[in-house]
Amino acid sequence: MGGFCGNKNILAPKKCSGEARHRGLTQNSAPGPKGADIKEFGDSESGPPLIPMIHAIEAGNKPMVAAIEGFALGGGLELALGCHYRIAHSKARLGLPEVTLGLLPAAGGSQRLPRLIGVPAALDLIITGRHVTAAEALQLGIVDQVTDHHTVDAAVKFALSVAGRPLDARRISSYSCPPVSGDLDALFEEVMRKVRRGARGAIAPVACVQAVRAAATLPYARGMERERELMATLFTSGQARALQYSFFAQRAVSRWSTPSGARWDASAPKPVRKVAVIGLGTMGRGIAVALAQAGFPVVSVETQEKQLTEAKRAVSQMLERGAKRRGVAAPLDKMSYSSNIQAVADVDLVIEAVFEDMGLKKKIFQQLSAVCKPDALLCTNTSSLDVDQLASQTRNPELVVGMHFFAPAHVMKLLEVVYGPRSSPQALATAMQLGKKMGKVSVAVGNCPGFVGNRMLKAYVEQAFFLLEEGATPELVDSALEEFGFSMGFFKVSDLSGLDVGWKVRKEDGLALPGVSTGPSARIRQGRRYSPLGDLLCQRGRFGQKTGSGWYQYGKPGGRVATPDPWLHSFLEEYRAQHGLVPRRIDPQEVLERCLYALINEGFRILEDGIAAGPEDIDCIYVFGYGWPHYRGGPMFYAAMVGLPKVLERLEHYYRAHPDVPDLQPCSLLRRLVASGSPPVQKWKEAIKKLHSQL
Ligand SMILES: CCCCCCC/C=C/C(=O)SCCNC(=O)CCNC(=O)[C@H](O)C(C)(C)COP(=O)(O)OP(=O)(O)OC[C@H]1O[C@@H](n2cnc3c(N)ncnc32)[C@H](O)[C@@H]1OP(=O)(O)O
Repeated sequence: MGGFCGNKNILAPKKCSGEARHRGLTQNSAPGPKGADIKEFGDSESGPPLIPMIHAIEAGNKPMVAAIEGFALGGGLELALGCHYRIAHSKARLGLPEVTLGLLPAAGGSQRLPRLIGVPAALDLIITGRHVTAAEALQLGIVDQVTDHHTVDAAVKFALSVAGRPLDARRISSYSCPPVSGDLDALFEEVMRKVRRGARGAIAPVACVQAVRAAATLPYARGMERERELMATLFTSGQARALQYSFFAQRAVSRWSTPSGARWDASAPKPVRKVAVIGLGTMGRGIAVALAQAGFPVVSVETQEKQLTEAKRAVSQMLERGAKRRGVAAPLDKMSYSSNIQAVADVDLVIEAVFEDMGLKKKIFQQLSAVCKPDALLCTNTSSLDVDQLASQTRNPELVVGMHFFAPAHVMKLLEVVYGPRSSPQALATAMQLGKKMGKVSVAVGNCPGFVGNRMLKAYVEQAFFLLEEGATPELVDSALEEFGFSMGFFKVSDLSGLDVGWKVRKEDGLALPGVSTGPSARIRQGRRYSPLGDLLCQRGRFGQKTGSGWYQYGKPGGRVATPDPWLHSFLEEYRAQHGLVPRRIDPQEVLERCLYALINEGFRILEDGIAAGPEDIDCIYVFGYGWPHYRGGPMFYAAMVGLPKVLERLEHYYRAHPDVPDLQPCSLLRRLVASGSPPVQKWKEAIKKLHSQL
């Protein structure tokens, strides 16, 4: 009779002894259902050595059948690939997600999977780290059978049915990769080109391609050596540490708490059966689509008939495109539309998404308060306005929270859930849960101008403008930021989203004033340094891509390819001359330090003010909403990696050089963390609590 390898998820021998080290790498304990315990990465060795164990299983003389239930991820799937047969429950999910943790499948996964299912399919799974269903795994040839019944019983039965059959043809390590159609080298070169472009500095996807190439071109033993070498580089990299931190950060933010003591585990969300969206501009459409895709019936209200007609068509198209991509039916039946606000009378939750005008929003909140059920949650998608002021327009201010989505709202993963001083813990819990059901990374944040993301961004944007005044060009600033890992530098993003957006905000804030483009007051506003450069471009009708020019030129209105603009360069020269600014050579390191450390400094202020509960919250906001490179963990993790003393020293240096820029003045929390020995980022929450209690 054959042996089998399975338990609730994958059964494997519990204990195994032997040499655990591989040239400086430590091996993790035998992987459980979800693969290795990520917390153990980086620790000293523990548990049985996985690779020899998998080899022993594969080399065995009895048929080994993996019975897979639940998740078989990472080392879990690698163990199953060492078995001679694999049987999965229909609800099982399989995958090699190591790349998402900055690693590669280094227990033979990168060598066995391509041998089993072919290079293109293996590349897809290993580079993306995506999970597949049992049905897809069967179709790909990863598993031999799928069962709806008791998986272990099915595996035993299967083992009995194959007992006595020769096993040589079942040992995947002895296979050659199935031939690919076309030229193998060309295939790898093309894949590598695409991966490098998409990775934007991430090293794990590149190493994954290299490992699979080794599987396709080298004998198994040499492929394993290559796998191990590549893993050695990744395992100790800062990128792996950042991605593993981010894995836990995403989970930590769902356990929200507020300074008033409200907590995720003490606040039950209200049931939400039907939702309304008010306003069908770009944001409203995206939010409605995201809600319908998450299975919620949505009533969308738009009072302007023309906009309503256009929006209906656009929303249907978005739903159909999304459904096509995911291979499901478009949830068109979830959507209903109205031009009358009375249509929201029976919903459990409303998301207001009209444009950023406090007067208009106040009026809508008054109407909603009169029309909606008394216990309906009233949410605003404002990106900057005071949630508390809106709450004060309603009968039940405790039922008002901000739900700040990011454009495009049906694509972007981030949701800032903004609680005001009067929001009830239940309202916050309900909005957080709704975000989760919509597939968002929901982060609870306090109410302050710009909340967390935009408040920090302001400091970064200001530095980018100042750098232009001092001698940089948009190209220089953008290339430094892109080199760092942002998909687009600030000036390109600004051209894409429209310079008029920031101009409008600055006008409302009393910063962009007409007629003060010259003279000493031009560069000082509200007692601090101010750069009117963005306002000056807007005054000339340069709003970015939509007008064909902004910080770059685009050939025509709506053009998408940014090219350096000689007019802009002359304009900057004239501007500097006019204001007596002597341009100097600015290097990319200064760009990064000024823009990123100013942003990080504001992050510390936010922690100090209790607007974000911990560094994980800020980091998730930046990774999922602002294009911060995932493999750098987020701004606060990055600060910890750079070293808090260094961040402090550079801020002090720049503040000395620019005493009229308060954003560069190191915040007291940063100073105190440095003084208390710069604890690792995972310990900041405790340190902050202690520091707060000492105040
Ligand atoms: C020579 C070198 C030899 C190299 C040997 C290589 C060894 C093998 C390497 C690997 O296996 S790498 C792959 C590691 N596994 C993963 O990446 C899977 C991670 N987990 C998930 O993606 C999800 O958790 C899930 C399995 C899809 C389940 O999602 P679900 O939403 O249902 O639950 P979560 O909230 O995500 O998780 C619940 C709880 O469990 C914790 N957790 C999950 N997976 C792990 C893990 N692999 N290690 C440690 N902890 C894990 C998660 O943090 C949650 O806990 P709390 O944060 O809520 O306390």
